[in-house]
Amino acid sequence: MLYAFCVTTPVLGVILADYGSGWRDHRRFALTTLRNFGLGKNSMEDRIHEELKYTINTLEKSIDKSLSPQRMFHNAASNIICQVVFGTRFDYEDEFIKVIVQCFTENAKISNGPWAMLYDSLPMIRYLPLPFNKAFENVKRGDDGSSFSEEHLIMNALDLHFAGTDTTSNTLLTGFLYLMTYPHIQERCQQEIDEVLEGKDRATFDDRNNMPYVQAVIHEVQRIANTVPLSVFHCTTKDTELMGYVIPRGTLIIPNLTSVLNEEGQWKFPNEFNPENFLNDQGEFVKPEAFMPFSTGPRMCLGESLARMELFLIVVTLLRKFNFIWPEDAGEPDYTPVYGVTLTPKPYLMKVQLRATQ
Ligand code: HEM
Repeated sequence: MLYAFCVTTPVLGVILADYGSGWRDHRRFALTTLRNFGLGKNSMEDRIHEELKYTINTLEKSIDKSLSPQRMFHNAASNIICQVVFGTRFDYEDEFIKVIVQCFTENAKISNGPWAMLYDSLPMIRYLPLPFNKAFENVKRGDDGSSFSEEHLIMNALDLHFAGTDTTSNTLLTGFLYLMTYPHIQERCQQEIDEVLEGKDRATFDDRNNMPYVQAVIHEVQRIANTVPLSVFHCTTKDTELMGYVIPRGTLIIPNLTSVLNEEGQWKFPNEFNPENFLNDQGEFVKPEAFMPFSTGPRMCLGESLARMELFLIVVTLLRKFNFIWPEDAGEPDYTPVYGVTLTPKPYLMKVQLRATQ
């Protein structure tokens, strides 16, 4: 994946930049910018709630009908990060953003799959008109220059947009797939939400501290969603010894997040969707060490706090207002994900009802 992906993006933003001073500067710049534009402050909650109004509107138009939620969640996640990075949101039908989101959801599949493996392994096929060429067309090229060039700025913005959209929306899609098909879990979340938010007009991120069950469900969704199964590939920067194994400088390292999120011995119920994985005997929320969907170490996800805020506010706000129902004619749910840099649930339909309490 690494090579194929790097060739598509000659000016590397943050995600694929080599470890070193350039990456460090750009990571610091991205984090400072996110903070300056509201990350960790109430204004970020306001942005998420603003966007939720459009999501709620889309759902209200589909009351008692079946709707395909893929585009809705991609647009919501895309708009939240667009508001931070570009200072604007896009209409759900806007052609420009439709093309951008489609390009990088396609690239997330093309650049980590059978065609990418062939591309990496067999250099002589790189010039043939095979499907991986689509990934190159989807990315506009630029020249490399100083660490803070205009091209770098564009790549950083695109990195944040890509990293912040496909991940959050696919996690939400997995979440609602499970909430619909485990209605007793959905109902228990709604009870807790109603109790904690009674008399309040909207949820705040701090409310999570009074919602251990909802917290457990969201974390279990992230564990099961396994949204970035092989994290981002890394490389040793010096000769290293780990548990007696000698790893030479320059060795490709593929972090296997799938394995740690499903490891027998780390989880009470490794092979089922069960919020008990995050609850102790007193029903309190606990986060096992093996929970690392955002990876770990200096390269770990820099959008973690934004992603956690989005997941909490979106799930709580939507469950407070709506019941999500697996349509009677939809057959048995298929939980097998579609493989890529990010895992995506197979497309599905959801039925929406306004809750009696609303
Ligand atoms: C549920 C949502 C998300 C998940 C599961 C997720 C997961 C990950 C993972 C596994 C990595 C690779 C870490 C590594 O290389 O070891 C990563 C990197 C990254 N993520 Fe996220 N992410 C999410 C949301 C976001 C959001 C909302 C943003 C935007 C603000 C974002 C921005 C980034 C960036 C810029 C990197 C590269 C960091 C670096 O190389 O220094 N992510 N993410």
